[in-house]
Amino acid sequence: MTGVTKIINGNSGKCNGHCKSVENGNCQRKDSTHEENYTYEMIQQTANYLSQRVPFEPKIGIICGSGLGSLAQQLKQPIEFPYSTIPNFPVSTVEGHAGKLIFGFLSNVPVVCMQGRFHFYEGYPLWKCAMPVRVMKLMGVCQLIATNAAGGLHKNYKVGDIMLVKDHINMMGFAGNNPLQGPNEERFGPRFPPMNKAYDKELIQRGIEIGKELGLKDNIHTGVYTCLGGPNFETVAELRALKMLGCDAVGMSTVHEVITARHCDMNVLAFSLITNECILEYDSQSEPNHEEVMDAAKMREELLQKFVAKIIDYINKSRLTQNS
Ligand SMILES: O=P(O)(O)O[C@@H]1C[C@H](O)[C@@H](CO)O1
Ligand SMILES: Nc1nc2[nH]cnc2c(=O)[nH]1
Repeated sequence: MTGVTKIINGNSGKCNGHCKSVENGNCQRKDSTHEENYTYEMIQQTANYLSQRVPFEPKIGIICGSGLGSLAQQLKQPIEFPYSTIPNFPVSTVEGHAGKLIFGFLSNVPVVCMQGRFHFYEGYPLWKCAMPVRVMKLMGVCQLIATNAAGGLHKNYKVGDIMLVKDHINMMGFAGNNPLQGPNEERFGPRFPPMNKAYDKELIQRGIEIGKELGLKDNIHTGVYTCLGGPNFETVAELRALKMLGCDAVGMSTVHEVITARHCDMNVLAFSLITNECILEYDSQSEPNHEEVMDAAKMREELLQKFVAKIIDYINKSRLTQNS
């Protein structure tokens, strides 16, 4: 049949019933909001596919932000899966997001690393962007480390600084978009999960100390992150409004991953690399661009590798070994 939404990677093409243009139960609309969500069984299928091919159980999941894919290059005994080879997985389309799931050891801890993430602006619904978090959960991951590139809104932030996320403002949620929308899957978590303790305070504290040990001094902060849908960078008025709301850094990711992780009871640490200053003045000659974002990430590559390795070492010594 022509005109029927063809949903790649195993989704059925059946509409949840919210679509008016349904013919024989098949949704005729082509926009991403009309895809049907993954079932638990599909996530399980993806997790099983990977578990059968990886001879260890990952404990920590790392999501690499724009230009931060080199975090994955330090993994020992790496086993790589291009996203296009993983059943049910979306694929990355953004420069600086390689599109590989890499399993291996970091600070002697079995980890899984997303070298490239999925963004709303690529055309994926939020539940699809965050789907790998649920796959990680079913594979045994109990700790998420989400990283991102972000614009610095706080007046003290400079390009190259690290902001440990102490809270977020879910701007897309304000507009009624949330990765947990749709029927709740109780096997992952409750219908109404709390979000006031989303970010682990002890890990934030330790993160600050590690940053200082690595020489960051005044260049490591804790702050509030917000995610907009993108892909355009913000207007001056938008940035001023976000600042008034209490946002310290602005990006296009992470929040939906964190919500999904907390829903299934994963512990979360997230940090932003400040890759560009937010332009808050109309007479500024500067314009943000993806190249400067990538350049800033490249500049901090080595430091961030050390930073993440030390965090993982701490998590291993303080928690993972106690639980096993
Ligand atoms: O994946 P993250 O959030 O690190 O990527 C940010 C947001 C856009 O994808 C891109 C803009 O330069 O960087
Ligand atoms: N929304 C947004 N995302 C970013 N990612 C990196 N820098 C920025 C920024 O200034 N704004």
